[in-house]
Amino acid sequence: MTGDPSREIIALPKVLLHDHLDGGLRPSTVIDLADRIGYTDLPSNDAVDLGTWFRDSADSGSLERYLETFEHTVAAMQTQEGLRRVAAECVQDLAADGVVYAEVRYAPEQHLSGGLALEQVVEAVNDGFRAGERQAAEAGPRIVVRALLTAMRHAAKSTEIARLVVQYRDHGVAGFDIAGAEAGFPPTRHLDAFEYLRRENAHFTIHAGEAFGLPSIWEAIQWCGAERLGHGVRIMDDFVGLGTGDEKLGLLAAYVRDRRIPLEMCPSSNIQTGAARSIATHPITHLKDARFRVTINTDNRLMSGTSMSREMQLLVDEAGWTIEDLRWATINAMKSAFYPFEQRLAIIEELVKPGYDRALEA
Ligand SMILES: O=c1[nH]cnc2c1ncn2[C@H]1C[C@H](O)[C@@H](CO)O1
Ligand SMILES: [Zn+2]
Repeated sequence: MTGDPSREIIALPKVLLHDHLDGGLRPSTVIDLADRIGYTDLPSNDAVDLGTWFRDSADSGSLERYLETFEHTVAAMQTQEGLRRVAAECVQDLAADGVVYAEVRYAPEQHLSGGLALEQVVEAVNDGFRAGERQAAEAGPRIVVRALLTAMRHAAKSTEIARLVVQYRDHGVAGFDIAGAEAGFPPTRHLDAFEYLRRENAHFTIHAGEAFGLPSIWEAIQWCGAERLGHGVRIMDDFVGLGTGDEKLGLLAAYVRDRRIPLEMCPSSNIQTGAARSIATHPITHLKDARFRVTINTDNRLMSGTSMSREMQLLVDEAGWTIEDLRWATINAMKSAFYPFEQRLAIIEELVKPGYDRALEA
């Protein structure tokens, strides 16, 4: 399984809704930033070796062990200068991969150990995103990047982070998320934050149905009011008679499909954490065929050694996806973005559709 993307796939316009800033650093930047702040615990100081180390260590089959690798990237992201650089490089890397719109998430509470305040973290990342957008526009097509602020589900900062989302809603922050180990940390632990966000007409997604099953998805949607699901792969547990030729949706799966709740699916990441067995058998294809609102995402480009183009190429090579399928998933993603309606339409009409038309005519 290489997934080396073709030039045709790289050229396609892409929309990315689920990408972690602290899961997408260039290995050389991790090394450089660690050196600047005197962090000496990196497993390697060689960029190629370090990239391999992240991929191999994240390949454990367990979400908890997968998450341990973030210790090193988060350690390197504790200064405003470092955060700005990581954010700017993130935008450049996404733009070079054909991404035209991205929502990139991170947990501000994880970047305070160098003495920064939450606001300083958000402003540094925003500055980096704006700089990255400018640099990318000089080199090629326009890219828009918005931040999602994540609260860690095992911690107790979600209300504070939710307030930050509202404070920065007109300054580059599009919404809220919770992430981290799922088992033992149900979304309802953070109900106050979600209720506050709903009263404020703010947007949020929830990581749910990745390492834990239907109860997590049900709480995320029916108790907390999630607009989108991070992963959501375990919705498959609510398919009755799967593979018998007489398949039916349970009540929750039917609700997710009927309400067009977007699924932020991340195929390679799910294989690493044990949420799926292979690209060929990943639920994303079954869910696409059943017309759920499926989107394709990277999750953590560093830990999975991946990109949007690579995820798309893998689906084409190993799960029979066509360019039309990729177009459909891309439009699904743009329709589901936490971005104003008219601007979503403009990106679909001006960038996504013409880009796919070019590819389909070629
Ligand atoms: O796939 C994931 N599931 C749950 N939590 C995750 C995943 N990928 C990254 N995270 C965590 C680790 C990061 O430090 C945090 C914020 O980006 O979010
Ligand atoms: Zn994630």
